[in-house]
Amino acid sequence: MTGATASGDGPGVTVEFTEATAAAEAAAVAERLVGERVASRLADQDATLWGPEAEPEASIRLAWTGLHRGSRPLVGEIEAVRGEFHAEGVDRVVLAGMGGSSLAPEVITAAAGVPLVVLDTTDPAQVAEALSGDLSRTVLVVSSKSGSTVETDSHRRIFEAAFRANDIDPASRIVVVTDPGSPLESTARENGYRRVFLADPNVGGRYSALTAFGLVPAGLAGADIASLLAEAAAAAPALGADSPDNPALRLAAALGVAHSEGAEKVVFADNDSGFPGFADWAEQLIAESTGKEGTGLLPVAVENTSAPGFVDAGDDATTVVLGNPVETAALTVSGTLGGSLLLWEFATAFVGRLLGINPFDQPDVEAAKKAARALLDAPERAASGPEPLLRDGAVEVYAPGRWQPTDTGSLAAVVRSLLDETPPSGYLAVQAYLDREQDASASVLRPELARRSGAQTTFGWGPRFLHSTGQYHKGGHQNGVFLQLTGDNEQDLDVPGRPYTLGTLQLAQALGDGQVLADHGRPVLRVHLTDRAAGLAQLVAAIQETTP
Ligand SMILES: O=P(O)(O)OC[C@H]1O[C@H](O)[C@H](O)[C@@H](O)[C@@H]1O
Repeated sequence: MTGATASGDGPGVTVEFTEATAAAEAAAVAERLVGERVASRLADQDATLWGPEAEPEASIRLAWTGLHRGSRPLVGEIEAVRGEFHAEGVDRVVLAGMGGSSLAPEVITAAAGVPLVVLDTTDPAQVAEALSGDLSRTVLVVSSKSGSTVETDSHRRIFEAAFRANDIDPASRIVVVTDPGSPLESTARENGYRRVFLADPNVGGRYSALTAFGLVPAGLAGADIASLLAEAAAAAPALGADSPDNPALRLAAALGVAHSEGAEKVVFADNDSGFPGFADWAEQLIAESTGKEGTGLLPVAVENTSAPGFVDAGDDATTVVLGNPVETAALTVSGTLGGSLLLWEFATAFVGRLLGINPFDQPDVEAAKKAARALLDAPERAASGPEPLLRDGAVEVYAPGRWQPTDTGSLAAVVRSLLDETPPSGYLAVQAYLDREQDASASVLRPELARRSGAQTTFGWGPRFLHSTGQYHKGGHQNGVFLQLTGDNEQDLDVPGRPYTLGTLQLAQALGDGQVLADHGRPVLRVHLTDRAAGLAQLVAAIQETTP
């Protein structure tokens, strides 16, 4: 193990290399970045670091480098609101928020071991499950930077109606986090919602872990957000230092060098980091920040350090273990949670400079939203789709684009056709528009498929991933193949004040994104489960039939 950087009593974050050669190559790039004073310029919020085209956006996106100080006053405010709710017997926190508005609080609360119900789904059963909790003890945090995200707006409407139906004044139970002047702020003021936290608008969603977006839901749920900020504050000086020992420079240099040598994927495995699910947060940060203009780093979160994709990673991937080192990982990153959040934010911004892209926009996210909206405006188009290529037991198979499977004789043959389409150094993305709780077994598809395809394989719950890796799928290296999973809904939920149900929205999101991917020339296969449990079992069996 070489290249250990700052740790111990200092910043509390460490980046270590397993191979001396990789450490030396990265050190050379890090030295260059030190010469350009990139770290101190980022800490000072210098918007010129990514070139003139990125400057206008960067100039309104860099306040996150100082949040470990700037967010301190929030701690007391949040604690006071939590105290008020507790005095009223309200201690169950439900968070409605997509992407940057929920991924950080999810990891912060998981690390703290405090419950937080996260709604970042359009699956009717998953939302119904959250509604079935004790509403008399529930506060709903509605988080949206733009204030116009359709999933979050739908959750707000559904919960508002449910509170009312249970004789609870919805206004007294809704807390909003949004940017000043957003449509959500107006709605909150008009409806007299309990509390509105306005976040710093000069921080983008995926860099907002230490703004009100991360701190309000996590703090209301009972996480120690003061310590989190203190951890980040301890790490900040080292991350902003023009020094070859700067852990963020070392990490960025390692990933940048690897990318230049063809390792476009970053495979994450947790090994007792103390913050399970951290990779899901890092996934959005890395994929949305770098996956554009046909380049970028594709994050791949795997189950553990023995998982396929990690133990057998090829030249197209850098393996990163979070927590305790393992010899099979190229890099070990460990430290405090607050320090790690800031470390990856700094490192991602540095990678943006190395790759020559703007790490603060997400130019391809809107396309899927637009396609879903078009389907919602003409629901008959979604309902009267083409006949399936194959109907077999509890599954129906569709291929929405130009690419068509070569063999439609069986489910196993269709899946094999898709896997065969994966280009060398390409990847397979499994996108499950299902219930993260009740259909949790769908996640076994990732290792099963990775083992058989030999390609790096990602797994994302839809529509959650649309606000995360979805940018990379359309904007990054164009070598992905896509397996979408959709399912019949046994129950559906109306979205009050909207002409569609949650189930309609869910299907429109899957079909819309599938169409956009197909328009990019990517192979897309959709397996629709007419019975979710039976269909999933059938799919797993079909995958196991395909030869590795
Ligand atoms: O916070 P919101 O405005 O609701 O946005 C939630 C998410 O929406 C979009 O998809 C962006 O690509 C994400 O970066 C963002 O985190």
